[in-house]
Amino acid sequence: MKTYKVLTINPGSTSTKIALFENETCLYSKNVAHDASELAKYNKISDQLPYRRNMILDLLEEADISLEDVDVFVGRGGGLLACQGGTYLVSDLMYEHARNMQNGVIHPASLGPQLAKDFADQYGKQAMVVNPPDVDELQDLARMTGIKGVNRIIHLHSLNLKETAIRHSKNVLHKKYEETNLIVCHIGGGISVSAHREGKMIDGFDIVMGEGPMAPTRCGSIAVADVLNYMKQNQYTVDDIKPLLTKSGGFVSHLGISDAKELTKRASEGDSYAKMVWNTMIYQIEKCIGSMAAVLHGKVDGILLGGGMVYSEDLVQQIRQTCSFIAPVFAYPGEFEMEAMAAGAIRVLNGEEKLKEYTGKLCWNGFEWDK
Ligand SMILES: Nc1ncnc2c1ncn2[C@@H]1O[C@H](COP(=O)(O)OP(=O)(O)O)[C@@H](O)[C@H]1O
Ligand SMILES: CCCC(=O)OP(=O)(O)O
Repeated sequence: MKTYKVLTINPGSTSTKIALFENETCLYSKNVAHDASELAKYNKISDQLPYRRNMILDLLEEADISLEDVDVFVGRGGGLLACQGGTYLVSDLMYEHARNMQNGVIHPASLGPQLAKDFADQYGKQAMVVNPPDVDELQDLARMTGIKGVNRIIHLHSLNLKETAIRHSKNVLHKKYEETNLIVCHIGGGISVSAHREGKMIDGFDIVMGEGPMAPTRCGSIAVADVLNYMKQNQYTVDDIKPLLTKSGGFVSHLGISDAKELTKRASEGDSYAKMVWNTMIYQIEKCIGSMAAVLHGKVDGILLGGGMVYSEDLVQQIRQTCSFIAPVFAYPGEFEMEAMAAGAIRVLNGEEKLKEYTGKLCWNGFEWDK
């Protein structure tokens, strides 16, 4: 089989991760944490592009890696209009949508397609994006809300959720992803809880719209009336409170920190507030898992937990105790995002999967009665 070299690029809110793969084998990886004051210098996310690009180039030079040898550049997606799952070519249109954050979500993941395409163009290669957070495979029943014309379009940690589900289906259930029903969670800075039915994410809790459990940086679901009262009491505008959805909610709102390791340390040292915040977040994750079990009509082959907080034995043990009545709980601490990006590109290069074209049109565009 032909071998391919794939450079994967994952820009996060506080870090940039890069990894070089030869087919499935990781030859090099680096995770650089950014100083908050460095990133704060940039007004807009896209203004960070030259800084992140130069940092990547410096790292690769240090490691004696030449970009000329790379066959394909893959970036974590973001900023895109809702699309189906799969591996996409970074076209000029996708580049523009990522740069403008066309879906209105302000998150550095949108730098992924831009960095990948800039490098690819320079070296005459292709740039790709695999299962961006904008993948939306909701079933129709999961779309409607109680306000006419307000329908759900979802954002999830699709890259890690799908790769975890694909691996678990293959290695543990000895089946294809398309033959299994799974509840898959990513429990990191943001938290995804999602229902996968036969290879499609048919429902879940949005990670950037204030749904689902509270997370280190996110407020999660709150009664609408409570939010309206909170705004009225404090004379806040929509723009004042929006950061609670993705930046300053959850642990940050309660304790001013986003690091779960620090929070659990405080809890273990007797800080009862920190302990309550931790246990409440876990309780809310469990409630969400329960509702995804109902979405799957109780036919669940497994509950899979991924993300950084899954390194916590206490979190896994609590969820296992509460949710094992639904299905066995499996822990996959950390994430497979870099591996997932490489694997997605390799599947296309090997001809196992078709490279998709980003249409720039929503893959779901409302109910007929809303038009
Ligand atoms: N042993 C642990 N116990 C509790 N939290 C942990 C542990 N190890 C890592 N974490 C937490 O995981 C979070 C980061 O998760 P990660 O999935 O890397 O985040 P992101 O979604 O931002 O990529 C941090 O809050 C970190 O403190
Ligand atoms: C575009 C949203 C992606 C996201 O929320 O990722 P993190 O939880 O890693 O910040």
